[in-house]
Amino acid sequence: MSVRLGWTSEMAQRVAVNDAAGSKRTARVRVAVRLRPYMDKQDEKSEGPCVRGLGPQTLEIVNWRNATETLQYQFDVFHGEQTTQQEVFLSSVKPIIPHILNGQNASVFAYGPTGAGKTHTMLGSQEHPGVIPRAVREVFQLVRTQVKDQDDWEFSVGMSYLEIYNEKVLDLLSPNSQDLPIREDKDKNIIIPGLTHTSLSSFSDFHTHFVPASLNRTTASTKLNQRSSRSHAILLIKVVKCQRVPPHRQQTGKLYLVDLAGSEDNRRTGNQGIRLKESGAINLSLFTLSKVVDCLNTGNGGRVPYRDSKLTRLLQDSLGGSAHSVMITNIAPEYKYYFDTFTALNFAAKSKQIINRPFVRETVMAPTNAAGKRSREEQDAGGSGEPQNKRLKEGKKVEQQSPPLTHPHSPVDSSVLDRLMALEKMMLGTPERERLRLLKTVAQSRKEIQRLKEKQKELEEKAEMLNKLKNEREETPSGISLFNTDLPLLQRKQSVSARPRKQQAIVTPLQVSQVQPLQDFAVVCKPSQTIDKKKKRIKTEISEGKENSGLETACEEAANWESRLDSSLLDQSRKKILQTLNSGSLKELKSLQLIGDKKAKLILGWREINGDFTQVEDLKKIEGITDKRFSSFIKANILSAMGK
Ligand SMILES: Nc1ncnc2c1ncn2[C@@H]1O[C@H](COP(=O)(O)OP(=O)(O)OP(=O)(O)O)[C@@H](O)[C@H]1O
Repeated sequence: MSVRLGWTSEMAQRVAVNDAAGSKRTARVRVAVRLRPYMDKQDEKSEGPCVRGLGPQTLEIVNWRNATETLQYQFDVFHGEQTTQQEVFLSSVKPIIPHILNGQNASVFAYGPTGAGKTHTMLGSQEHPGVIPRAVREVFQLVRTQVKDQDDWEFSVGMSYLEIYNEKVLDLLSPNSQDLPIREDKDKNIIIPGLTHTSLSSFSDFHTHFVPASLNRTTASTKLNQRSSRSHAILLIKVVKCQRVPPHRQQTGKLYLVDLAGSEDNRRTGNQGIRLKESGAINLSLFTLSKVVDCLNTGNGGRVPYRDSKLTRLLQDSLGGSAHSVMITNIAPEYKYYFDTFTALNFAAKSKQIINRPFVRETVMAPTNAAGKRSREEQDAGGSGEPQNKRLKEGKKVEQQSPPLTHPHSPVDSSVLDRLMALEKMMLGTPERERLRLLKTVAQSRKEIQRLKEKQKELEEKAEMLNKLKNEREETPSGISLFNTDLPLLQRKQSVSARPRKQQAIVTPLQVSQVQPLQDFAVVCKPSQTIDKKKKRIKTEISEGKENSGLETACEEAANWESRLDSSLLDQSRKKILQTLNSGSLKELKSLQLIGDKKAKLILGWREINGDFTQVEDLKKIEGITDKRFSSFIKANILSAMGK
């Protein structure tokens, strides 16, 4: 068992583990090619196809350099014109679905020229449903079977749906959202802070959310396709599986279903204006995709240009990552598509050499905290906090109830509801006596804070008087010379010409307390004598030329501030912060001290990928939160929480 990421606390231990086969297990990207039928029978009659199947895995295409020759290709599967949607699903997609119920990732993406049948393959129609509806139905079927067979596991299923349009990431479940950022956490997980994640209780629930969201996708008519997708669409289905009994394992598997926009030759699409701009973005991202594949194939350890486009950044896990991937390359038989088909086949041929390294994403928790953790992670996975087993067993009832409860585009409502229910449960679960004891502690803490505030005010007044006296003394020439005798020349100059700065150095501890009054709960707990002594010491050190020691002392002091607070009060404040980090909405996260919109979104994204923060220190795992920032954050928030 090799540990991929992990952190510990007294309460819980979380690790992601490889499966029994370990990290050496590899899975090649499987490539299927699907040839669509002629759209116009006249074309078929007049010119015949430029490409045709030779067997279940092979096909040939006319060699453009010499029309009397053909070029042959071999793939994992070749689906001819007559292949049904069901057959494509059964042979190319169904085999990889079970992986996501075992904590692994899987992805299916349709690639190919515009008008070659990608959307038909992935989405299909009411009469001929494609890969997406079939795969999601299969997920629910597998969950149902596992629920029956494995009584000690609970399941949650959820979805997110986005499109990349003109290099912008847009949330299809929340159509008014702006371009969403793509981030990578410390463990190299790609996250999209702010992306909607909707819980699903059944296939019909999925349908309710997916259909209107699909209509939000950007499509337009071009010369080659009346309803051409102008964006890449990515649907994510996440399954979280939690063990009810020790060791409370939890596995998270994700299925990415991707319908790429088609590669376009604008001499033939007739694109102009906005269509041309869209086409530029589409072709550029597909070009980057091709560069990524080339780079993975050379395998020389060089930088893979995932970051060069949003598409490749999001497909990072599918190509050269940890997913079981299937690429369905769609091609068309008509001669007018010849060069696009030829390019697509070459891309498909090189993609089948890509090796991925799937592993099981599993966390193991100490039993003490497991129940709480599980419910949160179910919510992350799009669950309502209620075990999927229960919901699935009562499937019909829930299916009828779900739509009125949650509007397709307002998943926030359900998560707020979940949080309220969890809170209520927590309150109900707390015994009466314990609740009274907590209330009493809070009342006492408030009193203590009030007392400290008064003391702080008193001390500030004293310090101000002290400063006044000192300033008066320094006004005299002898005062200046006495004070500066041992300073180096530069410092001496500064202290004479820029007096405020010198004063600032002397009174650093107090300045700190003036800027952030609440922090003085820590500072002013000391008897006033100690402060006076400290001031003297800093003053002496400065006069000895140790320019930084005063600051260092102040820093040490800042670092020790926690030790001066009442430990139970401190504990409570930390718990409160942790609770906000784990269950706060964007707005609530932004209400934390030193957390702006960007950081709040990063926290949401981190939660989305990793589940709960086990301890507040986990915040340091988020991009941009350094040790220093974290200590400012914790200080400001603890003191603010105590002040409330
Ligand atoms: N296997 C198939 N059987 C029947 N009709 C098909 C098949 N594949 C595609 N079509 C039809 O061909 C047309 C173009 O297909 P589709 O829109 O899926 O292409 P696309 O590759 O997604 O194009 P774009 O990249 O422009 O979005 C549609 O009318 C679709 O119904």
